[in-house]
Amino acid sequence: MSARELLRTLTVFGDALPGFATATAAAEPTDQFLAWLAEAVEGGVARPQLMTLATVDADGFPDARTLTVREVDRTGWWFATDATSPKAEQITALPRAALVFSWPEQGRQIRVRGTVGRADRRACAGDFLMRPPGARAASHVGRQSRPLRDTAELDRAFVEARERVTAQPDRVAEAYVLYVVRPLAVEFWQGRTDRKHTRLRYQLAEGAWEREFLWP
Ligand SMILES: Cc1cc2nc3c(=O)[nH]c(=O)nc-3n(C[C@H](O)[C@H](O)[C@H](O)COP(=O)(O)O)c2cc1C
Repeated sequence: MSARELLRTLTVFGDALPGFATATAAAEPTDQFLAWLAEAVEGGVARPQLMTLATVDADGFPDARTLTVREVDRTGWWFATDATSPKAEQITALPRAALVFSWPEQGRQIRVRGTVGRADRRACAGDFLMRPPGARAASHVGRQSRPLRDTAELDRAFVEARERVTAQPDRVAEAYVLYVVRPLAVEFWQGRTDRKHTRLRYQLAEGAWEREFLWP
């Protein structure tokens, strides 16, 4: 079977798509996100905490990667990463980003555009210390996205990191940082079997959220 034929055998959405009661949509997009997140968990969406983060490098080239959202509150969408990673360098140079959550089982997508802020040291430490030992060890290894010349080096770094977590369980990895994407625009996309998809976009205008529908 060719790739083209194989791709044609696949479905895009789940069988039973929920509706989108836009008349009762929340005034704040983070509240609307949390309502959809609860429905995603209840509806069995696989790993709804995963999102794509897009940032831009110094030449204006976009970069995108999967991340795990750690918290969502009125400030925005929080994630943790290595402060020396390429994404962190891009954010430091240009603190703007986009996020996408894709929940195809429910025909849903959420897109966020915004500015990026960084949590203070205390908040980063608090979040870090709540992580399981294996995750803490991985953060101690650091050097995310640097070229790896020898896998034995990685093995050694993990052994050292695990020993460090055992010996000093309260030690926080220096490069562990929490960032937040503070939304300027958030779009909720609800697929429909008749393809008259519903799109509701929130935009921040002079400190207040305005909403409008978009053509599908
Ligand atoms: C399912 C999944 C979840 C991930 N979650 C995170 C995360 O929460 N934080 C993180 O730094 N990288 C995470 N990654 C790895 C990133 O996708 C990426 O490889 C890494 O952060 C390096 O990105 P950068 O080189 O653009 O900085 C995850 C990858 C996958 C596949």
